[in-house]
Amino acid sequence: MNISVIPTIQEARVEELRRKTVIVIDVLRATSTMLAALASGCRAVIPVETVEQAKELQLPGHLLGGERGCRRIPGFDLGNSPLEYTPSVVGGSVLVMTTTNGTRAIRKAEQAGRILAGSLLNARACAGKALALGREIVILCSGTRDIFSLEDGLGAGAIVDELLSAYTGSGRQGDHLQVNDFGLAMLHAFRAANGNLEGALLACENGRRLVSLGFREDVAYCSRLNAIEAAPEIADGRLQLFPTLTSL
Ligand SMILES: O=C(O)[C@H](CS(=O)(=O)O)OP(=O)(O)O
Ligand SMILES: [Mg+2]
Repeated sequence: MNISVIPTIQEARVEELRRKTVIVIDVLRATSTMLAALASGCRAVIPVETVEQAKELQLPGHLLGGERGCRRIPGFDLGNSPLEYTPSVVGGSVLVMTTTNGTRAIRKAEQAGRILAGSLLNARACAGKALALGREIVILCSGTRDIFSLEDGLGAGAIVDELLSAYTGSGRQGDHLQVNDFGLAMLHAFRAANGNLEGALLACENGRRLVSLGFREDVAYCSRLNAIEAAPEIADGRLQLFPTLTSL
């Protein structure tokens, strides 16, 4: 089975995603925030590319969440901090979300066979679900305005690490996992950073910017490896939790 890690949205070629499982990564912060929302009882997340598209979906029972320039969009109910998405705020609601990178990456991946939302928070759950789906795996790093972001690479490396562990542990013979060179590079980067992922994220460009804007706790939250045992999947344009969610 082939595993490819792609550094940015721009480098993803849609025709190469078809019939594959694509895991979209935006560690700081979109997919981490989507996971937090679903873990807090949000019924579904609808990722959209533009503010206008989000406002068209401002229906009863829907909350608007997202950011531009890291800050909550005027008129929206929530920003892009995972710490805002608590059960009392989002429980039972549908969340319409637009961010600078993560929601754009999800939309780009929609030609894929199956799409999962991944981050450091749910690396193990994503690996398990992707292996169970039995398709070639593409891990798509959102990046930041089409520039590679290291935090996304660390998230991808964590998932590759979990894939290799799960696959070896399964005792499967014959077929083996083949990881592309960028994926191997991110695997080694993750293994070097593991043990102090919070420090690694704080040192990244986006981590430093979020700290300067007062979002240091967001960076700490997004660095919590495997804190959420769920691998949400996009179906009909909505991100939902299918299997049980066991912990936050
Ligand atoms: O909200 C975030 O942390 C970022 C903002 S920016 O792209 O780094 O300016 O957006 P995201 O779509 O979550 O990467
Ligand atoms: Mg990001």
